[in-house]
Amino acid sequence: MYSTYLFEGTNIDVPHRYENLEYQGFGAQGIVMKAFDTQTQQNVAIKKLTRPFAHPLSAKRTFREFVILNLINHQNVVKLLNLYTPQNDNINEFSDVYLVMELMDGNLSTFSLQNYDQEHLSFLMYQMLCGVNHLHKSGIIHRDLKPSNIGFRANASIKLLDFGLACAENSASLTGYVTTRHYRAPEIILGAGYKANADVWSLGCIFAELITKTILFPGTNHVDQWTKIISIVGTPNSSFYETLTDTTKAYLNSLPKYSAKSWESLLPDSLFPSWEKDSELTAANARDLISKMLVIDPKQRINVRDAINHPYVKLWYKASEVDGLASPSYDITIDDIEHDVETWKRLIFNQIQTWQ
Ligand SMILES: CN(c1nccc(-c2cnc3ccccn23)n1)C1CCCCC1
Repeated sequence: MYSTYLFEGTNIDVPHRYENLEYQGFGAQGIVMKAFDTQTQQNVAIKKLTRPFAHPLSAKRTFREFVILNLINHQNVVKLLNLYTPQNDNINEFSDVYLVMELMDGNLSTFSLQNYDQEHLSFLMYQMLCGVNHLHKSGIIHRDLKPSNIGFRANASIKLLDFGLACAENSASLTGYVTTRHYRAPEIILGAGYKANADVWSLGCIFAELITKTILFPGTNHVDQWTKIISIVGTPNSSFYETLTDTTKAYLNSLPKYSAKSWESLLPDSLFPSWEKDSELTAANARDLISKMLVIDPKQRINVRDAINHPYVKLWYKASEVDGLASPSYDITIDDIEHDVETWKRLIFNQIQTWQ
């Protein structure tokens, strides 16, 4: 029934239909292999989840990823092709979960955008905005977008690879894998309320990084992350503080006050590939879009749908990609449900049975 391979000290069990396994990468959630699916005659990515229900939080994240992958159908979100466990006969032995997904050529953290041109950069941003827009239309807020969970193909197509559920807990403590917080919105770092445009902040950080090839806010911890943010975009005005607790407010007010740096100084024309003289894809338009995305106060920050209308990306607009039918709405209560591990395990096991 299953062939077993050993990669990076991990046993990978795959049904005989998948052949020629090759190691692809390792992420917070697990190890990813490339394989050839002899039934569909196509290459696929097989992701073995690391300890999928070791903690209630990782179990919730595993279940949430299945629910979302089953719901979402958009060309800028990776598709789930199959779901299996080698322990399919007995839930008491159930321990490993494998997701079979569309294969990408890599992700934005492995892909250095050497000799890309303005069209390529603008098209990448348009597709990221389309993928996130589709999640938002289905009631999903990612909260943890970063270069490593944005897949790309050599033909310049982009697909979101996973669905976040960022919360303070899922740092090194749970999975032994430090999840980077360099791309997290200020309201999430400060534990304040957040809305869908928390994801816009992350995309703005990724956008700047594609241009400068360095991390815009490389904070070493939450405090340093906030300090790096305000040293570049400037200390926010008082209206942002209204949403914070008194202790957070008092702490933030104790910090030195910074004025915003100019985006022209941070992202000079020299960093951008050249552009046609009458094109909209100018460094000035790119900077203008970034300046609307990297706004600390979410009430002042642009949302995804309006970002897609910005001159820097709107030239790619296709109604079917942006304003098409949303997937059935994600049941947001899943984000707030607390189950014990056994319950999550049963829910996940049942989800897998629907694929058999
Ligand atoms: C979260 N991750 C993930 N989720 C779903 C699908 C894929 C995927 C699809 N094709 C490829 C090709 C190379 C590497 C990853 N993939 N990757 C990755 C985990 C490893 C590190 C990069 C992200």
